[in-house]
This record gives sequence, C-alpha cells and structure tokens, in this order.
Amino acid sequence: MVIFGASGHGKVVADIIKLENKFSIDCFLDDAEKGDSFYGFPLYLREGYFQEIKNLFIAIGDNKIRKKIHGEFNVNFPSIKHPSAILSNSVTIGEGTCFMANSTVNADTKIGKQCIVNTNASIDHDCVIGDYVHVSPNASLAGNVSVGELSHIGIGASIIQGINIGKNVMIGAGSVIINNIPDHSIVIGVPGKIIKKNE
Ligand SMILES: CC(=O)SCCNC(=O)CCNC(=O)[C@H](O)C(C)(C)COP(=O)(O)OP(=O)(O)OC[C@H]1O[C@@H](n2cnc3c(N)ncnc32)[C@H](O)[C@@H]1OP(=O)(O)O
Repeated sequence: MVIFGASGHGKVVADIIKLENKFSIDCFLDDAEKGDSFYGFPLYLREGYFQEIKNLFIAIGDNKIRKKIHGEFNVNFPSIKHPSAILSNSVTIGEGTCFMANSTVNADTKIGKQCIVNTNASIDHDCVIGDYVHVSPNASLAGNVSVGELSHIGIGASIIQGINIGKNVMIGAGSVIINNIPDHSIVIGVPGKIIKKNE
C-alpha cells in the first residue's frame, strides 16, 4: 500500500494499516518536499515516483483536496478499519474510506467513498453519508441523518435524528444541530446557527 499524504493524519492511517495487517506499507507520497522518510517509511515526491501503484490510501484531511487527488489516480483504493472500530454487517462502504479507533457505525448506514470516520465518531442506524465527508473525533450522528458530499462534521458536534446536512457544509466544533442545514453553510453553536457561506 502507498499512502498519499505525509502528515499527522497520514501517521494515524499508517498505524491503522499496520494494525489491520492486510497490506504492507511501501512508502508515503506527497506533492511537497518534506525529506526522504516519514514516520519510519520512505517518502517520495509524487512527480519523482515511477513504480507501479496497486493500492493507494489518500491520507489527506481536507475533503476538497482529497477529492482532487482521488481523481488523479487510477488504482485500487482499499478502505481501512482500526481493529477497535465497530461496524454493523449491514453497513455499506465506498472505496478509500477509513474508520479510526473506537468509531462506531450502526445498522443499514451507507458511507460514501473517501470518507474519514475519525476517532470515537458515532454514526447511528440508517444514516447516508456522502462521498469525501469527514466526521471528526467524538462527533455523534443519531439515526436517519444524511450528510452531503464534501461536508465536515467538526470535533464533538452532535446531530439529532432525521436531520439532513447539505453538501460542502462545515459544522463547527461542539455544535448541536437540530435543524436541516442547506448546502455550503458554516454552522456553529448550540443550537447550531449558520454564520456564513462555505466557499
Ligand atoms: C484529528 C483532527 O484534528 S480532526 C479535525 C477536527 N477539527 C475540527 O473539528 C475543526 C472545526 N472547526 C471549527 O469549529 C471552526 O472554528 C469553524 C470552521 C466553525 C469556523 O472557522 P472560521 O471560519 O475560521 O471562523 P472564525 O475562527 O473566524 O470564527 C468566527 C466566529 O465564530 C466563533 N466560533 C468559531 N468556531 C466556533 C465553534 N466551533 N463554536 C462556537 N463558536 C465558534 C469564533 O469565536 C468567532 O466569533 P466572533 O466573531 O464573535 O469572534
């Protein structure tokens, strides 16, 4: 497995891949010059890496950049899961998604491609999570919540049951969402209020 993104998020991803023990890690790739090794693995610039890539994990926290890089490779994108993550057998998962330590996903939830379900995040039953979404550490989604493509649920946010969060929405850290949120909104507070447009 090659990991794209020599960053803190990349380190957490490397730990999960090691613990899962399904793939060995060949190296990290990055577009920025950051030296020739990272977190104990060789590090290459993408433009200087000519070996064939079979399996790639994109370890980029920014949803829009992760989407862009996803479109630039034609390889396999396995999903990864920390051994302590708990997923119902009825959950469906798109390619390239990661489930970090102690995350939980309950019955009949659908998770898109290239999502991040971060440490201790809880996504309950019958949710629909779009592509390139990030559910931050300790965020909680009750049952029947939908989250549109590219949206980011901030650390410790809570979303009550049945809420629709649009595309490219930023839910601020610690917010409590009790109303539907339109596309391209930035929301903060308890209860959550829209403060500006997410460009
Ligand atoms: C493993 C990991 O690291 S995963 C990463 C997890 N990271 C996160 O969850 C980050 C979540 N991001 C936030 O909460 C951010 O503060 C955002 C996106 C909501 C707002 O960021 P910005 O657009 O830069 O807004 P800015 O910092 O200018 O704040 C605007 C106002 O909102 C307030 N504010 C910002 N965030 C919050 C929040 N989460 N809750 C309450 N108020 C907030 C600010 O105090 C400021 O108020 P003021 O105008 O009275 O001074």
